[in-house]
Amino acid sequence: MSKPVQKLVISSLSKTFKQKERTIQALSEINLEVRDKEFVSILGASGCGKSTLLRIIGGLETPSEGTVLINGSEIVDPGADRGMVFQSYTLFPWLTVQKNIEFGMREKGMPALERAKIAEEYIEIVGLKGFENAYPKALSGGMKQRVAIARALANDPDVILLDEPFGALDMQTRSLMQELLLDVWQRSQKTVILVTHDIDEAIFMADRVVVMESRPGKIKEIIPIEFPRPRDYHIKTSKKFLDYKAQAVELIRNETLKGMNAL
Ligand SMILES: Nc1ncnc2c1ncn2[C@@H]1O[C@H](COP(=O)(O)OP(=O)(O)OP(=O)(O)O)[C@@H](O)[C@H]1O
Repeated sequence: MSKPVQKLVISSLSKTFKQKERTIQALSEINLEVRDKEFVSILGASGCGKSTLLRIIGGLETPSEGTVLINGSEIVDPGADRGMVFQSYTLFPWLTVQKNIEFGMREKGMPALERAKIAEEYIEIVGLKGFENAYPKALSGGMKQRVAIARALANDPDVILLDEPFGALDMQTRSLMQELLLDVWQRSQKTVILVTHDIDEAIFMADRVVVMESRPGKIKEIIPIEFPRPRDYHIKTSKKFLDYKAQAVELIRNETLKGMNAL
C-alpha cells in the first residue's frame, strides 16, 4: 500500500507566552501528521492550548520552537491555502451573504462573474438559497455560521481550521450543523481540523480524535474513529460510539481534575 500524503506535519512544536513576570507554556512538544482529506478533531480541557495550536497552523501565531509544514512548506503567516472559521461570527456586517462569500475570491482578483457563480454554488450547498441578498444582522446564529463555512470553502483552501464553530448554537441546531459540515466536507474533499469541547461532536465528525492534556498542552492520546462514511446521526447512540465516548470522557476528566487541583 502506498503511504498516504501528509497535508500537515507538525514537529516538536512548542509555544510560550510571556506576560510581565509570568511565562505560560501553552504547547510543548506537539508532533502530529494530518493526511490529505483527513478530518481531525482536537479535544481537551479548557486552556490546554487547542486554539493556540489552531492559530499557529492558521499562521496567526508563531511557534516558539518547532515547525508546521503544509504541503512540505513551513507556515510562517496566514495564507489562502488555509481557511478559518471561529466561534464568534466574523462576517462583514456591511456585506450581503453573497458578498461575504465572495470576499476572499475578490481579494484574489477573480472576475465578478466567476466568483458569483462559485458563491452561488456554496450558498446552495449550505442551504441558504433565497438569502443571497440578506445582511448578517437578519440571519440566525446557525445561518451566520453556514455563511462563514461557505466563505471559507469558496476560497478553495487545502485545509479548513474550525475553532468551536458551533459553540454558540443550541443543541438541535448544532447537531444539524454537524451533519451539514460532514456532508460539505465529503463533497469538497478538504482536510479539516476541528477544535471542540463537545466529545460527541469530536467523535461523530472525525477520522481521529486528538485528546490534549494541559499545563503544558501536549497530545495525550489519539483515538482513531472507525465508523464508515457517510455517517448518520444514529451512530451517536450505538454501543461503539458510547465506548469511544467513555474512553474520551475518562481522558478529559483526568485532565479537568488536574486543572482544577492546580487552581
Ligand atoms: N495571547 C496570549 N497571551 C498570553 N497567554 C495566552 C495567549 N493565548 C493563549 N494564552 C494562554 O495559553 C494557554 C492555552 O490557551 P488556548 O486558548 O490555546 O487554550 P484552549 O484549549 O483553546 O482553551 P479554551 O478551550 O478555554 O478555549 C492558556 O493558559 C492561555 O491563558
